[in-house]
Amino acid sequence: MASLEVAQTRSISQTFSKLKEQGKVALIPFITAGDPDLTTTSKALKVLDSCGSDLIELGVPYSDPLADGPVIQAAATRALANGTNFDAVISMLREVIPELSCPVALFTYYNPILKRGVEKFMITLRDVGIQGNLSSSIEICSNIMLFCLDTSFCRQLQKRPQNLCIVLLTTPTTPKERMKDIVEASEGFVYLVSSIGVTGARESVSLRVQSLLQDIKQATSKPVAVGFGISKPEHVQQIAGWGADGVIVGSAMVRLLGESTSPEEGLKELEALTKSLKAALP
Ligand SMILES: O=P(O)(O)OC[C@@H](O)[C@@H](O)c1c[nH]c2ccccc12
Repeated sequence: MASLEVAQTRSISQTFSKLKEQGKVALIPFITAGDPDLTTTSKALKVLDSCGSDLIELGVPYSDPLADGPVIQAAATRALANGTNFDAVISMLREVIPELSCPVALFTYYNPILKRGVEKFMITLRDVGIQGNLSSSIEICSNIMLFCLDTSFCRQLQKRPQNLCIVLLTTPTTPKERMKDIVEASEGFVYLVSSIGVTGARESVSLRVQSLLQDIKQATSKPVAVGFGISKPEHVQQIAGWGADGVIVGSAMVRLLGESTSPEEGLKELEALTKSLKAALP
């Protein structure tokens, strides 16, 4: 059943080309699955979708999230403490994906993939209709190409289901040559990490993002989405003005869901933030 409905959902590439035609910039929220619980995650996915999100990045909670700052770490800890695991996330998605109009991309560290077995992991994702897989190793994100190119993971990826794309990340410290390899290999879009360090809302966006975007745009015609530290309408407006094709907002949303007085309150605040970010984008 899932695969039929999935055919109606746009792929990540299709989503970006449609937005480009319309002169729009993608709003890509990130939330952690299972925080405060999976029922709320499922409701949050629908809220994000109905407020105009173009793609939703859903994080699989992991016990040792090295690239994450305190907000997402705490969310993952709460999610694991209430029993959220990969299978439960997948069952929740099986139910909710047919009701969403935007694609969902799964973010996971490498360990949950390894634990399941790469091939089995990919097949599970295909069956549930997840479009992309923003995968991070336990190394810092800019090392992702290394682990993709050098390990059997990459060979296994060639056998992966056709609708599954692997989004790779480049950071301000990625050497230019390596950045070129990353953008060449990245699928769906290129994820530009805006600043050095871990995830977490920041006061302002690093001005370096503008030149980093230019460098990437010179190397590829693929869409580029910027993430890390982005939390306010002013931020997304600024980044859109620099020519990004998408903006990713994580910790600011995760905080609302995990730290509000009740799940209902959290969902309401999530709705308000998503609408304000959407309104700030072209
Ligand atoms: O939380 P921020 O600063 O808004 O950043 C986005 C981010 O949450 C999301 O893309 C993400 C969550 N965990 C990650 C780990 C690595 C790379 C990216 C991520």
